[in-house]
Amino acid sequence: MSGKVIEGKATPRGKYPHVKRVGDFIYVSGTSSRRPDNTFEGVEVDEMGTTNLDIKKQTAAVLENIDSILKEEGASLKDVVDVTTFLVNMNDFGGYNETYGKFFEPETGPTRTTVAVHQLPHPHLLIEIKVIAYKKQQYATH
Ligand SMILES: N/C(=C\C=C\C(=O)O)C(=O)O
Repeated sequence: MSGKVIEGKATPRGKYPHVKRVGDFIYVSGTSSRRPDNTFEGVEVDEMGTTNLDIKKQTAAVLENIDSILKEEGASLKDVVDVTTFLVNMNDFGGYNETYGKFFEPETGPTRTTVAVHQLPHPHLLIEIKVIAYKKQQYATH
């Protein structure tokens, strides 16, 4: 079993890897729209402190972040078999669901569970997603 902390991605906020491969299964830790510089996609704060949080932008950024993490294991969103989504507010379900539908189709896409949680690890976060993917491990041949 190998866990990877990937250089150039938003640094994990604790002692866990971005991704862990167990045979042909790939587990991705809960991922947000956080960028490598610790700013967030889908967050705007003006000079008065007025904050605009955009669930569609955050959802797209989370899924793109997950895709780029999976690439480290030779996989992509196409290989995801199960999704767990954490929303801070179920009123965001519609926007989340609409954006999600641009990435996955019911026949070919993963199973999914969506729940609301009290908080995520930053007050600007509306969504965090964790996934499990299945992609046969490639072995080097000599
Ligand atoms: N996965 C966790 C946090 C992720 C935060 C982020 O990507 O911004 C965790 O603490 O378990």
